[in-house]
Amino acid sequence: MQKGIIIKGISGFYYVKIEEGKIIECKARGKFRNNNITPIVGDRVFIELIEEDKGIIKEIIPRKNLLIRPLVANIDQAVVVFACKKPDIIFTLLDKILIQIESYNIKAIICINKSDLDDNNMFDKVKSIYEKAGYTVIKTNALKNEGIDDLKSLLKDKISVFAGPSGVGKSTIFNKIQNKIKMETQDISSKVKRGRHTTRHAELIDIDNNTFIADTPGFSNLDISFIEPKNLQYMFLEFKDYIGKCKFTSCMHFKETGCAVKEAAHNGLISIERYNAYIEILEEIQNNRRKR
Ligand SMILES: Nc1nc2c(ncn2[C@@H]2O[C@H](COP(=O)(O)OP(=O)(O)OP(=O)(O)O)[C@@H](O)[C@H]2O)c(=O)[nH]1
Ligand SMILES: [Zn+2]
Repeated sequence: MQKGIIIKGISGFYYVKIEEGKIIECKARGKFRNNNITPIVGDRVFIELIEEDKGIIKEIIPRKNLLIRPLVANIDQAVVVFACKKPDIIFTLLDKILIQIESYNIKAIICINKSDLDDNNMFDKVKSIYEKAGYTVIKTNALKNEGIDDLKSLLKDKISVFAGPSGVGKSTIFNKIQNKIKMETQDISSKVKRGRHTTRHAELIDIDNNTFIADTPGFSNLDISFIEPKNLQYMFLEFKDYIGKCKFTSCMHFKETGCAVKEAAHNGLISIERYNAYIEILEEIQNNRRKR
């Protein structure tokens, strides 16, 4: 038996990259279908070789997580890309993307692209808020290849997926970190015209032996209404040290007295921008629930 990872699936065939680096075309053993388990891209599997480059998937190692859009298992990390400008950073959007990623228990790193357009020091602003929250924040200029090596080193030995709004440069960055497939990069308007939201199967692109990136960005559906109001606090990583230290055990860190989170925000231990974002999103989730 050989251990590997499914990097692509096409009509019943799965392409498994085994540890020595070869790609083996596999069929799944019948038992999976009977048990309603279908192998998917990202699955770590054991295969039995039946020919030099053909095999059978015998076992799927339990998944650490499962992303639906794109359909990929075992994502380690999401690279959340925003641009200094064109389009401007919408902080609530960034927070909501991070919340979604946290809800999957996936690590997030923040990449601020278009550093050539940073006349308003947006990178420094993002860095000061989000590093304090525990995130790694890097800057890139994808057109000039600046910061791309830093990003590459953060991808090493992980399965990563890109996230972020349209037009920030995800495809451009993607094309700079690998040269196996070329993603279309265009201005926003012409992409929309083409109707690019047709669903397709995700594929993992291997950058080196144990480093993969999904070829389709994720976390673009910003509906976070699935999050219970009382769980929102856990999606703000920097609240962790204070949760449980409030006067009331059921504290939502909003209007309660004796709130350790609120106090930390007022003392600057938690950035006030993030605390305010928490309140804004909490109210939004609560209001949406009342309407239902
Ligand atoms: N000035 C500048 N422009 C950039 C940079 N990176 C990408 N662009 C441009 O930004 C535009 C959008 O880039 P894309 O890579 O297509 O953006 P995307 O995030 O993939 O967009 P969607 O596919 O719509 O999600 C293109 O015209 C790029 O050439 C950068 O670092 N600086
Ligand atoms: Zn509290």
